[in-house]
Amino acid sequence: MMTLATLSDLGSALSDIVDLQRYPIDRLDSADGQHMLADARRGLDSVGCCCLPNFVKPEALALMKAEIEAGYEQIFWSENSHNPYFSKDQPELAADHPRRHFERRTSGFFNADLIAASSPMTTLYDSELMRRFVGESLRDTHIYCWADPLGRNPYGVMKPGDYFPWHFDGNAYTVSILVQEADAGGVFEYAPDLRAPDNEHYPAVAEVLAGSRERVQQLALKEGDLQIFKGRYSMHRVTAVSGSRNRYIALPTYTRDPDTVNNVERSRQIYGRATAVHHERAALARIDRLSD
Ligand SMILES: O=C(O)CCC(=O)C(=O)O
Ligand SMILES: [Fe+2]
Repeated sequence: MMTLATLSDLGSALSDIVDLQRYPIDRLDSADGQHMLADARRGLDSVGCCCLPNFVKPEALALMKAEIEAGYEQIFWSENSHNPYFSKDQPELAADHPRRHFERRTSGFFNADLIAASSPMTTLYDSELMRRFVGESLRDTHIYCWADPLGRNPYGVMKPGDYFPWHFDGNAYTVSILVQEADAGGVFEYAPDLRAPDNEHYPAVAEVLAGSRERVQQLALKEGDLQIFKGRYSMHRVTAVSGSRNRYIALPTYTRDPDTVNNVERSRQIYGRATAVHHERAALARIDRLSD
């Protein structure tokens, strides 16, 4: 049985973490690699996300779970209410404007700056093969690992009863890997491409917030499954967790520019604090025209 300590001795190669037989991200140009990419692209094109079952090996999942549980006391728990943009209320807007739609989030984050160098999460996120695979799947090959020191590759943690409301992410693309499944609930729901880099599409956002299911997709992830989704453009949420088990998810993130980070307000709300980097880069121009 590998432990966090022995993992660093062994050196955690990507092949210890990813099922490279089934998912040849190290051979993207091969026939199998092209086939895998075509599947991923089909999912992203048709329903705005792709799911790769059993992408991460059980031993690596066990190490991720051990890492979360060993650092459990350091998780930042939020019980705040937020709107889909993690921005402050704007009383001058109509009461039914999406920016005035606040829901209570009860969930925790094991922030990226706590992830061990020996963690499979680090190996996966540092992997150039992984970045290339994600970019090729999205047909956006100029993507970067996120510069945000807290949000780049955190674990999300939800206890029974916790709920993560509708929101857009501060980064363009997120990969999620379910590390521990809830007994029930904890289902990922998303509305693909609800907004665009140059348009907030508030009326469509308002419809989903008002309960319309027309554009909403559900994804029932199993432990070890990997999904790729466009979190900055597809509004998403996680339904309430029930039963007795926590839900753990690994969240490696990617962006379309190498420098921007979460704004200070969002970083405080999600990760509990803003660092010097968040303050230094607050005025940095974003490459999209979105408000958050
Ligand atoms: O837990 C999930 O599946 C998604 C989490 C999420 O949307 C986020 O951390 O921004
Ligand atoms: Fe998100």
